[in-house]
Amino acid sequence: MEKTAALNASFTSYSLSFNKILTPKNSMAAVSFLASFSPRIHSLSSPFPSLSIKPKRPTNTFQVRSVAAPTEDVAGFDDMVSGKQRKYYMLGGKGGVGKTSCAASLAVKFANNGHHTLVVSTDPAHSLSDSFAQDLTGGMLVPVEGPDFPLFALEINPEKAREEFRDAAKNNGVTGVKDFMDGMGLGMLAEQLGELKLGELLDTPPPGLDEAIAISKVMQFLDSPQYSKFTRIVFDTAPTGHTLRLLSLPDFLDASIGKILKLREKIASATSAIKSVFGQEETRQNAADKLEQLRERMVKVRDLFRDTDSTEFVIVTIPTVMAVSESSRFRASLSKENVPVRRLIVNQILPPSAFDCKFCAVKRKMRALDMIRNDPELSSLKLIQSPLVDMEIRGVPALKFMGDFVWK
Ligand SMILES: Nc1ncnc2c1ncn2[C@@H]1O[C@H](COP(=O)(O)OP(=O)(O)OP(=O)(O)O)[C@@H](O)[C@H]1O
Repeated sequence: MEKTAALNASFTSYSLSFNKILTPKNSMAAVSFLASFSPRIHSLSSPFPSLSIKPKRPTNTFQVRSVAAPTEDVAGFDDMVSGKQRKYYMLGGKGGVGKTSCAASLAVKFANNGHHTLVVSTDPAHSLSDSFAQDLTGGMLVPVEGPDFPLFALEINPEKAREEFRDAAKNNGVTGVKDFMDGMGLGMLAEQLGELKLGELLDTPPPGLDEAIAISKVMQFLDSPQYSKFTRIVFDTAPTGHTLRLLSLPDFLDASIGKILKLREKIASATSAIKSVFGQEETRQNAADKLEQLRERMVKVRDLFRDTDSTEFVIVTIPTVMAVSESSRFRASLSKENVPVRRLIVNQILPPSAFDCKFCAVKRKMRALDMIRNDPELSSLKLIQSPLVDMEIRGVPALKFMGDFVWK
């Protein structure tokens, strides 16, 4: 209760600081700009109620145009929130563009609209705790205080996992690895890999362990009753490269497991007579069955990433040439993986001001939005423009504020 009061107080002080820098003249411009994103911001932010505030037509330097025809087919938040069937939203992009803020604000908005929501961070450098201004660390489900309906957070901690994995393998061999994996919620993988004695090979963690841990969590979402109540699952993903590895891992493992299975079959046909004499035939078959099960689960996760009915990847970027170029390449890679992408958030757009300094005027002239409109990978996405605000977006009230202008 006290904590919520403190959060509200901090948000109120934010609003004051946001309003403080505005004079009647430039506040008109800023509020009109925000109003062009959301009528709710319009009413929230007007520091001078006596002035009548109308959304202003966008200027030439900063055009808030609607995007090309195909994007207009993409529905808004009403569509994202409707239905109780589970949906997954993954938010990703270049480092520092505002992925966590956008993911956390979406999670808050889902929860406030009556969804049991889970927000998961697969970024090794987690910032969910910072974003919610609450301690959400620990690698397990933690309730988030503040939203109207239950919201839980989960920070998957691959860095710690990697260290523990190394220690477990060093100190206790296969049993240690198995215990460790059990502790990480990777029991199923441990069981399936353990009998193949892969643990012995894993004295150093394999490349891709971070992604494997994240994938194992996705498997839990699919199967475990503990997660069955969640109807919206929002992923705050790691910067681009890591996320692409995560998305391609199921395919990679599927292919590798397929190869292992084939190899095993060949060896088996050559040695089965001898093995059966020594009574090992059953174990071998058992292990092969389990590998096959693992493969099937990987296929399930892979299909989930590509399921247009339940999954959507939202790219977050900022209005700079470098960020837009990376987003374009990212979209191309996601298309190659057949991952559904419909929306592009351009975050931290400088709002108009009547008193531009030279620096702001130059910044505003950047041609990133035009680049997006002409980019073959990005122009077909629904463009969501999110203004740069004069505060750090921290805590549930601030995330709700952001969610109201980003998710409409
Ligand atoms: N629209 C905005 N206006 C003002 N500040 C913003 C906005 N969006 C994000 N920020 C701030 O930018 C910083 C980085 O945001 P965030 O942590 O969401 O980015 P990220 O892409 O998740 O970063 P990382 O890649 O490091 O995880 C934070 O301090 C956040 O409060």
